[in-house]
Amino acid sequence: MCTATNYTTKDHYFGRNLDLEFSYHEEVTVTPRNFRFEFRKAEPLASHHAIIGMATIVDGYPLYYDATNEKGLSMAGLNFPENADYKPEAPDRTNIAPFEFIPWILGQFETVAEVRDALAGLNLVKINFSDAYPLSPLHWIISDREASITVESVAEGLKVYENPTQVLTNNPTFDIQLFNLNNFMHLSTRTPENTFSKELDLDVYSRGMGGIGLPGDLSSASRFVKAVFTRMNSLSGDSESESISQFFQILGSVAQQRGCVQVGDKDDFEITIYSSCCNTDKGIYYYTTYENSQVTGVDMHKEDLDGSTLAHYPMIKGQSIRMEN
Ligand SMILES: C[C@H](CCC(=O)NCCS(=O)(=O)O)[C@H]1CC[C@H]2[C@@H]3[C@H](O)C[C@@H]4C[C@H](O)CC[C@]4(C)[C@H]3C[C@H](O)[C@]12C
Repeated sequence: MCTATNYTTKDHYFGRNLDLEFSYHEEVTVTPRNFRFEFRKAEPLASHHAIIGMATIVDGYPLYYDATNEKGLSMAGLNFPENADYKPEAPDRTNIAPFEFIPWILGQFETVAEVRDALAGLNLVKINFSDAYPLSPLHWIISDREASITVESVAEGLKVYENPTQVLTNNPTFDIQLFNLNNFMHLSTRTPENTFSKELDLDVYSRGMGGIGLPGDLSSASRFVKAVFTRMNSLSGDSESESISQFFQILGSVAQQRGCVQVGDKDDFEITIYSSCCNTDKGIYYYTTYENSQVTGVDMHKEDLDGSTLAHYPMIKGQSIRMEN
């Protein structure tokens, strides 16, 4: 399972938890403007916006998981099993394979409003990258500073939802995730009053009781409610340190600890492999990993963005401990 979110202070921040039981050797990857993006069924992009994000590079092609372009538009793919339904090629539409979706969007557009228009003519076509990298069942969040949308290719067609929560997790479909929030409208960050019964002398014996009922388990429906509650009530100063710390705290509220979510009937357990937080105004991609809680950053503007070759940085995964004596 995974969770993606947004947060705005002085700058805007976008990122995600990648929760999985194994890694595809993903790296922080910068695609410069003149890297040629070929598409299986659409026109290539010989030059485009520069992109920074997390990707597995296969045969020189960046298979992005989440990324931001130099204009501040961001996008992440999250697991959407049994719901994602990709289509045969449609002659009257722009046919984009799921693994091409992030480069095609971030290469060309600057705002969610532009993306909304472009999606009207888009078909997510059922083409895999290769036999070794088959189709992934995904849905996507696309965000700028002002707005987010969720894109789901399902049996009925391509659905584009406004996403006022600016959060995405996994199943069920996004309309149901949003509807489910109605069940939690009573939650509050404030100290509750006794509306239960005047005849009972009920006591506020602890802080945080306004949030009793907020889900704490790691299912995707529960993580959605928890992450939305945490994000919508988040407060911080607007310095870079305060902003990214708050961002990682939001993601931390739905992180997965090894041992808590078993996968299949094996002894495999899902963990939060990495958490990312991109300053979308400055093009700096920060991350932590399961064992490395020190924040590491890669600044796209330190790369040759007019070049044509990918820059990539393997994640630093080991813990770095600063001893004080
Ligand atoms: C599985 C990842 C999403 C995280 C998540 O939701 N995990 C939950 C798994 S489960 O429901 O609990 O089983 C997704 C996010 C991005 C995906 C990757 C990216 O789409 C890039 C390529 C795309 C290729 O088609 C497949 C390999 C791949 C490298 C993908 C593998 C996998 O599907 C990733 C890593």
